[in-house]
Amino acid sequence: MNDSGPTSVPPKTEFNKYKIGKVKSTPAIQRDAKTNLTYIKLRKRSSEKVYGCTVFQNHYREDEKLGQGTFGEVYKGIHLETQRQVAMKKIIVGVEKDLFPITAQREITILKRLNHKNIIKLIEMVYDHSPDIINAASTNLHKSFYMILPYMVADLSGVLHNPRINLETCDIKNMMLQILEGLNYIHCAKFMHRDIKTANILIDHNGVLKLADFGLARLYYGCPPNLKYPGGAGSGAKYTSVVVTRWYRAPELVLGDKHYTTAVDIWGVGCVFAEFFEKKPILQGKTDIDQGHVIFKLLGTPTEDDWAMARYLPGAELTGTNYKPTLKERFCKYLTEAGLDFLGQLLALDPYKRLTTMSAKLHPWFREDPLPSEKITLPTEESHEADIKRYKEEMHQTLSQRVPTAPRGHTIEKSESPISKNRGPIPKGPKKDEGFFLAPSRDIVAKPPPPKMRDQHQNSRQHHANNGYSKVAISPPAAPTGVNRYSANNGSRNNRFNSSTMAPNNNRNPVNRFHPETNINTKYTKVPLPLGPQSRYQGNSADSRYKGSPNDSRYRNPRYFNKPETNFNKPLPKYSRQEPNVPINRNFNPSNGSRDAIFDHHQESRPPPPQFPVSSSQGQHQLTNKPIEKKNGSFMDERVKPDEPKEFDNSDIADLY
Ligand SMILES: Nc1ncnc2c1ncn2[C@@H]1O[C@H](COP(=O)(O)OP(=O)(O)OP(=O)(O)O)[C@@H](O)[C@H]1O
Repeated sequence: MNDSGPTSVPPKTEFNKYKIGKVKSTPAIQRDAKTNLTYIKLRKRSSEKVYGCTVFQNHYREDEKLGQGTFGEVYKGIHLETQRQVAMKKIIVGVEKDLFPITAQREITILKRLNHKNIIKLIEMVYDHSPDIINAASTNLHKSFYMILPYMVADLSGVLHNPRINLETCDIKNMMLQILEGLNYIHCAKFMHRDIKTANILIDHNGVLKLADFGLARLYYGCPPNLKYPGGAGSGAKYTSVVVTRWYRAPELVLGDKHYTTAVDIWGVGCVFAEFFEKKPILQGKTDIDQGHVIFKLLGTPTEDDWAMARYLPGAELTGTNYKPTLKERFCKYLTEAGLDFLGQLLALDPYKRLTTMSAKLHPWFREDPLPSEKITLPTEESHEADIKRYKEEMHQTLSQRVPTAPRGHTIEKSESPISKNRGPIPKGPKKDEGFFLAPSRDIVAKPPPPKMRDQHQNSRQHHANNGYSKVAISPPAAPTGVNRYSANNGSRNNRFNSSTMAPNNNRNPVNRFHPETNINTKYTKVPLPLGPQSRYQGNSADSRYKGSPNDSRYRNPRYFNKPETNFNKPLPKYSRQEPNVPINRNFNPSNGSRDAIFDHHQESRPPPPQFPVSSSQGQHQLTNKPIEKKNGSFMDERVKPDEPKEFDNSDIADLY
């Protein structure tokens, strides 16, 4: 039979493989002479083109700086086509090495996978480069990528430090629920955030809180959290313990535990919760070891009953201290019994005794009066982390202007402080028709401070970049003696205190929407937020630790037991989903590294028991301020954000209060 006959089927070639679908031109298939393997030669990409990214030029404009991060800066910007305000997180990539920071890569990957009201959204990635980058002879040239995020009018650290903002308990409850909602979503999606702090909680003009900065987040191993089990999820693997900004770092991380869980995020939430009241980070350790002392000074040195695992951790030496708990003393002036109990359980030293996001949302504190407000309405100017230094200056200014106390038998007429003067409503701006709408800018402010104060605080944002929170210290330029280093006319964001600039009076103006009729004394309609199951992991509240039964160990405490039913101790409403009533077993067995074979759902994946040094000679704390290890110039180390050798200046924030 002739092979070339009309009936013969042409033999399948590799080339044919590509003639499917809508592929218009097929790439030429080459064969490697050495290996005899086939391959396709792709056309070389034009050096300006980055696939999947919009180009910066003609699409975006970069405005002022909002914050300083570890690997880049955050700017406010405008999307030119829509005139929408955006935040742009800049990632600088050196041309020479062409390396993209792994934290940024992680953050982008994770943000693309998350979609929740209380999580910041990644709008798109944008690419920018120096104009003559193609013929780059100089190594100073760089290209930048921008993460484009929706612009948020405030972050929680800015709000808490702003002397013109006063949060009521119902607002704090609302905010806490939003934080827990966002974090619950992250944990159920099997991520740990690992950098929960007030500066990473953003607030939009509608009073919606969004968790941001996923540069340290990572996928965890093991089952997602479940209401039935105390403690967090993710203990199935070893992770780096040098995570989380120091002041918000959980005790197990401080003691060097590598098998930690999502409970590290709950500790951060506890620190944030307490910060609502003290208006400054509550645990300001000066070094990693000092952080352990500061924690134990607040919560007491843990006994074996409190936290059995602690003595097996590398930093176990710290458990040799003898501090008494001071939490209740310190916070009883702000919180009720239920509130103190909530704080105590968020800040439980043993991560397995700490609340989870699910159980925290069900805590009775949220059901006692005042109930969570339905919506946050803040009388606010834009408040970001970078503003804290300015607030501090304002506060000092106010204090120095205070009227001296009157001698006995005399009275001094009180003049209004410049800060309290600013607590008025946001002035109504020109009507919409009076000018075409431009995205509201920073020039819009609730009410400008008096000119005298304004002059004294014409400070550049750049100078404020480090305020004790960020990990990269940028010292302000030295000022000649007697000269205010924050001089005027520096083009900083303080130009928003231009009293002639009014907020456009329309509902597209975030300032107006953020607080329509601004008055800090606004009464809120107190409507309870739904606390029922919202995800498939939430289960039946009857299994929760708050089921209210007198047999429940929590309620054997005479403080709760045999009390008439109140908001605090009344049982939660029953939800439809039934789950078996599994008893909570807290008997941790350090000898096998597990808590209990029956109850530990991470048992199978949990690695062998830790062999940590415990003697005082061996048990040296292994946490050091090691710099990021660069492999081939790229940030390959798992410890993506080690502590920079930075001096945290406590007085920076603390001496304000
Ligand atoms: N979408 C946004 N809108 C407004 N401001 C923002 C936005 N994103 C970030 N910021 C501001 O920039 C600051 C730093 O942002 P972010 O934490 O994401 O950067 P980072 O590089 O990860 O910083 P760090 O290393 O200190 O955690 C925030 O505290 C906030 O004030």
